[in-house]
Amino acid sequence: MDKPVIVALDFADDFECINFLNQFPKSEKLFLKIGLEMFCQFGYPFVHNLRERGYNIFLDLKLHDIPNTVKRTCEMIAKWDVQMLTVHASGGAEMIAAAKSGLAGSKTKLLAVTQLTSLGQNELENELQIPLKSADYVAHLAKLAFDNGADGVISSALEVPMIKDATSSDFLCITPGIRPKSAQVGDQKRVATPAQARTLGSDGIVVGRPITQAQDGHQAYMNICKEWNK
Ligand SMILES: O=c1ccn([C@@H]2O[C@H](COP(=O)(O)O)[C@@H](O)[C@H]2O)c(=O)[nH]1
Repeated sequence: MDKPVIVALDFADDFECINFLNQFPKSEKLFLKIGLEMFCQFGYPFVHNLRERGYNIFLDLKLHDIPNTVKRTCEMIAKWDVQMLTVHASGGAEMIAAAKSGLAGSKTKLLAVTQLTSLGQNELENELQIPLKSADYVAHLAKLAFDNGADGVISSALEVPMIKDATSSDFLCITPGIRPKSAQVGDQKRVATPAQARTLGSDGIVVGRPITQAQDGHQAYMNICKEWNK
C-alpha cells in the first residue's frame, strides 16, 4: 500500500460531501475516511456507493464493546470490501483478537486507536485518571494491539518512532491530528505537520478540516500531498 493522504469526510449531509468530492478530477484515486457522523446518517449504502465509485475507504467506527459483539460486527464489515477499520485498543486484548478473527478472509486492515489525538497529558491524568506518561500509555496500547493481531494503530505522528520500536517496522501507524503550519489546531492536542509526519515514519496521514473546510478543498489537498511526498 502506498502511503496515503486520507481525507476525513466529516460532513453533515451527503449532498455536501458529494459536491466536495466532485471538485477532484476523476483520475484522483482518493482514500476517504468515513467516520461516525456520516456512517450514523447514511450507513452501509453510502460506504457501498463510494466503493463503487472506486475510492479506497477507511471506515473509522472505533468499535469498543464486548468481544462477541465486536467479532459479529466485524464479520459483517468483512463483506464490505473496505481497506481499513478501527477499534479502540482500550477495549482489551480479547476484543482486539475478536475483531481480527471477525475480519478473517477479508483484506480489511484492522487498526486500533491508542490515545485519541484530542487528548493530551492533562486529560489522560486528570480526566481518565491514567497515571502514565502519554507516550508510555500509547506504547502500551500499541503493543497490546500488535500482540493481539491488529495490523496497525491510530496515534499521533509524534509517537510513530516509539511505536515502531515497541512493535515492528511493518506495524502500520496511521496518524490523524495533522495540521499544516498555518491551519487552526481546533480540538486536536497531539499534532504534527504533514512533513513532520513523513519524517517521523507515519504510514499514512488523516486530514479532515484543513481540507474539507478550505475555500478550495482540492488545492488544500494538493498542497498537503506535496508537503507529504517531499
Ligand atoms: O485519535 C484520533 C482518531 C481519529 N481521529 C479522526 O480523524 C479525523 C481528523 O479530523 P481533523 O478535522 O483533521 O481534525 C476526524 O475524523 C477524527 O474523528 C482523530 O482525529 N484522532
